[in-house]
Amino acid sequence: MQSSMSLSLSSPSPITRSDCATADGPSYSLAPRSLRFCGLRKETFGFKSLNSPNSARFVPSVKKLRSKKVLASLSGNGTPSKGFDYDLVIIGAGVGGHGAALHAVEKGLKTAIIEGDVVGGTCVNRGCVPSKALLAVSGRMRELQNEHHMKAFGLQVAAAGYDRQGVADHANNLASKIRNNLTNSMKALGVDILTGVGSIVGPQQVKYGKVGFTDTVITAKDIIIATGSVPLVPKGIEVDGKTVITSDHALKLEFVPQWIAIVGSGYIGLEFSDVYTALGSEVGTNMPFQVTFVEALDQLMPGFDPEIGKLAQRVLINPRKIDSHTGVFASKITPAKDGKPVIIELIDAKTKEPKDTLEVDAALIATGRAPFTSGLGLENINVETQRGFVPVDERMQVIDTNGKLVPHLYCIGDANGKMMLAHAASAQGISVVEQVSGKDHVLNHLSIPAACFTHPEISMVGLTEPQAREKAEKEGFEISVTKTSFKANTKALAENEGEGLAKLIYRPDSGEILGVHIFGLHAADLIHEASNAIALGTRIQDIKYAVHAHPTLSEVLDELFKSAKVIS
Ligand SMILES: Cc1cc2nc3c(=O)[nH]c(=O)nc-3n(C[C@H](O)[C@H](O)[C@H](O)COP(=O)(O)OP(=O)(O)OC[C@H]3O[C@@H](n4cnc5c(N)ncnc54)[C@H](O)[C@@H]3O)c2cc1C
Ligand SMILES: NC(=O)c1ccc[n+]([C@@H]2O[C@H](COP(=O)([O-])OP(=O)(O)OC[C@H]3O[C@@H](n4cnc5c(N)ncnc54)[C@H](O)[C@@H]3O)[C@@H](O)[C@H]2O)c1
Repeated sequence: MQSSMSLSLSSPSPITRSDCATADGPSYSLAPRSLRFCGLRKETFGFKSLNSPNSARFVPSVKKLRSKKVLASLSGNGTPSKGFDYDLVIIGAGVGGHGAALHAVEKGLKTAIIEGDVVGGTCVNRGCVPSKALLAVSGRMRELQNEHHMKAFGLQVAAAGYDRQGVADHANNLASKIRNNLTNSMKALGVDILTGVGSIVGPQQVKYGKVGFTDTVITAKDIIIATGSVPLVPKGIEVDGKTVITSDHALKLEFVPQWIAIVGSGYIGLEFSDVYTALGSEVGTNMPFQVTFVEALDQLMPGFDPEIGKLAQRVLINPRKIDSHTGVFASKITPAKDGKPVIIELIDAKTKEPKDTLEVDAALIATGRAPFTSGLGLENINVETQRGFVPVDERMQVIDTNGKLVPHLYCIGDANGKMMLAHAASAQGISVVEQVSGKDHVLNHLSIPAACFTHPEISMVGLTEPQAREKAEKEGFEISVTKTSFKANTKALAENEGEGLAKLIYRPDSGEILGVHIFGLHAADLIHEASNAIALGTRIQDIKYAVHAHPTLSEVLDELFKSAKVIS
């Protein structure tokens, strides 16, 4: 069934390693539509990590693996549906593709995953994983530097310092470890990991191949596109990877600038502001340190519930070495050169009139992400992207230019733009696998939580208050809002972390939870009680009788549900 064909013009352009900005990292060029792949890293794989905490989450239990087909796939010899090389082929081995692959094996599907760069994609190599390693360090630095906080515990700590390379190594080592775990978990289950750039040749047909080599064509009963995204760099901004950078560069922590402008105050901007303000100037330089936000909308953190945004401004922005310019676009950014600083030209977001010019040491561009879907051969199946995103229905099935569903073709994760989060990508992949193995499944995106890992953290699920009010008005129902504070929580006070708020937006007539927003210690972990309740359709009148251990932070949510007034 497998056949070979030579590289066609629709394949992403062949490149050599010398095209890469750095030899050791993934080699995405900064323009979203010209993402390229460099040579794949050689890795040796053991199978030990089946027992590792990370892979444990994804690996089905031995009991579940006992079906004949699944056992066959353990040895890499699963039996595909008649007439196909595979039951399922996934293009892209990021967290979305990985989640789908593991669930497919559990369902007994003969599965292959095609990866053109390194396994793990953005999240593992250039996103969630290294950024959380940096944030783990910034959290500790922040705490150790807070004399008042330490004194309140009766602790005395000598001046805290850090070794930049040591911090960078921590992030890099963690990414390698998780990447190996992901790779091993797929190998151990017999998923065929095919290396090369994949694209669609026709219905149920995919080709893949390393640049410069002949492509291989394979057939699959079902295909999932999971090709992810790259940093979005607005026109007029020149990224040199040194003084004007994206998160891809910033995560390597090659230097900590004295004064950095962060363009965009969404997730990436906010998390990096937490890192930079905690690390401050590098040890020994004794220079003043400053972060300057440049945000197009009229307020910082425009994506959050406004009340949570205000609290975040009071705690995460105002007391720190951060200033901001809001309602302005960075229309032109020129990297530092010949002793001149980075120059940022700002224009009014509404009138487009010139507003200001900033001179800083570095600029981090955190203005969103663009789907990576070029060169995928979508034209071969009559599909056109919309602003680069692959159009899909609520089951992630791809829609063609006539508005019809393309049989056996799905797109998950950042590439479809529904929700650019790692766990959303993975959940969409699992949902698709459920469908292709015969069980209808629609993922409720309103039950997917999100979190920003600042200190303290911010988390949310469902609608913000303005969104809920708009929906209520349209559909003709009432909403109520209730809040609890971390100040009354024993555990939070024991930790000297009483600054926090949980907010519940709900329907008083039915007890339906519409949205929950938390700002405070471990908010990212606390949100799951609410997101699971939304996913399972649990009403407030039921969840309020659930018992929480004392003293725990989860009692903040217990109080929250108990304080709601449901009529029925
Ligand atoms: C700095 C940063 C921090 C983040 N932190 C978080 C966080 O804390 N929590 C969270 O939930 N999300 C976070 N995200 C978002 C998260 O990383 C993404 O939502 C997630 O990685 C999307 O997964 P994906 O599988 O859709 O795509 P990706 O992870 O981008 O993976 C796509 C894969 O497909 C491969 N590929 C692309 N085209 C082809 C092709 N034609 N052939 C073969 N292979 C191909 C790529 O090489 C890549 O490996 C963060 C993102 C960034 C940038
Ligand atoms: N903890 C997490 O879950 C996490 C962390 C990092 C990233 N992510 C994901 O990665 C994606 C990208 O994150 P992000 O922070 O880059 O995007 P974002 O969409 O969260 O924020 C981008 C911000 O940049 C502003 N902006 C856009 N263009 C601008 C311009 N020219 N000048 C000034 N401001 C401008 C926007 O108004 C917005 O506030 C997000 O979708 C997010 O879901 C998630």
